[in-house]
Amino acid sequence: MTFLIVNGLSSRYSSSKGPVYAVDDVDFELNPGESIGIAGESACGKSTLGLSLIRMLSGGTAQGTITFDGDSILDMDESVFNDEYRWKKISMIFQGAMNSLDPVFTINEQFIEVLKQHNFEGDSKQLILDAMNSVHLEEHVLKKYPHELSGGMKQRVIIAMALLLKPKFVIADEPTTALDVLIQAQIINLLKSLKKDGMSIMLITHDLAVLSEIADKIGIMYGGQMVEFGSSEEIYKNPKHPYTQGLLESIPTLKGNIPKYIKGIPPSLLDAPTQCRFIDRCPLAIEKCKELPPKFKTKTGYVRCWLYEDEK
Ligand SMILES: Nc1ncnc2c1ncn2[C@@H]1O[C@H](COP(=O)(O)OP(=O)(O)OP(=O)(O)O)[C@@H](O)[C@H]1O
Repeated sequence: MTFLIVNGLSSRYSSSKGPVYAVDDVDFELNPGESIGIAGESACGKSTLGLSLIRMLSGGTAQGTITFDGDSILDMDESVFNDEYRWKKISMIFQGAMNSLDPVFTINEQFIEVLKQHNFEGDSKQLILDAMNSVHLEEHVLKKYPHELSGGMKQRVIIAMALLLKPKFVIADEPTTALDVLIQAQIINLLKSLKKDGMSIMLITHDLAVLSEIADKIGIMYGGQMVEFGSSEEIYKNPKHPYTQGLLESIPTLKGNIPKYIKGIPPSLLDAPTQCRFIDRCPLAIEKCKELPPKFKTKTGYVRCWLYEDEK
C-alpha cells in the first residue's frame, strides 16, 4: 500500500550554458508512515528532487510521474495542487529557512501571515498551538521576535510552520545544517517523534550518519541520479554501488577506522548522462561503464551499476 510513487522523475533547469540535468530518471516509493533519507554530495540534485515533489522548482521543469494518494500530481492544475496539496498534504522545510524569519514581526504574527497566505479560515489560534506543541515549544515563544530565539528554537519554529496545516509528508532539506551538534541531536529527535506519530519524512542531507536515525528507506544521489535505492538496512549492511560504499567509508566510526574519502570531483550536470555518472571516480570501473547503466533490481530497491548486471 504505497502513498507516494515516483517514476522516471527528471527535472531540468535552463541556464545560460544550456540545460542542467539536476534530477535524472529517479524512481522510488513509500508506504504510509515510511520515511526516506536522501544523501549525496553537494549539488547532486537532492534539493531539486524535494522541490520537484512540492512543485516549487524555480526556473526548472519536472517530467515523469509522481503519484500521491492515487493522484498524479505533476498533471494537476497549479490551482488544484496549491489548494489541495501544497502545505496541506506535502510540506517542505527549506534549506537555511531559519535565517529568513522576518526580524520585525513576532513569531505569532509570522504564523498568522503563513495562514493568511494559505487562505485558512478557522481556529488559527488552536492550529498554531498544535504546531508549537508538536515541536515542543511553549506558548510564550509566540510573543518573541526571531532575534530573541536560539538557532535551535528558530529551526523548531520553521518546522512548526511546515507542520501548520498538518501535512502527512514533510520534506526536510538539511534541517540540521548550521546547528551545533547538541541542537542537531535535538532536531533529529524531534523528527523522530514526528515520525513516531505517523508522519512521513523525506530527510535530505549530505550526512549519511544522520539518516540512520530516521530513514526506513534511503536513496543515494550522485550526479543527478539516484544511483542506489533500498531499505536503510540493506543500504547500511550491504551497500552495492561503489559510490554508496565510498560514502559509508567516509563516515568516522567509534571503532577508530580511518575515514576514507572519494577522490575526484562529481560530473558537470550540464552534460546529459550517457555513461555511468561515477565512471571517472570509480575504483571498480569496467569498459561497460561507458554505457549508461539501467536500474538493476536489488532485494529492496535498485542499483544503477553494471557490476550487478548478472544478478538481474
Ligand atoms: N534555479 C536554478 N537554476 C539553474 N540551476 C540550478 C538552479 N537550482 C539549482 N541548480 C543547479 O542544479 C544542480 C543541483 O542542485 P541542488 O541544489 O538540487 O543540489 P543539492 O544536492 O541539493 O546541493 P546542496 O547539498 O549543496 O544543497 C546544481 O548544479 C545547481 O547549481
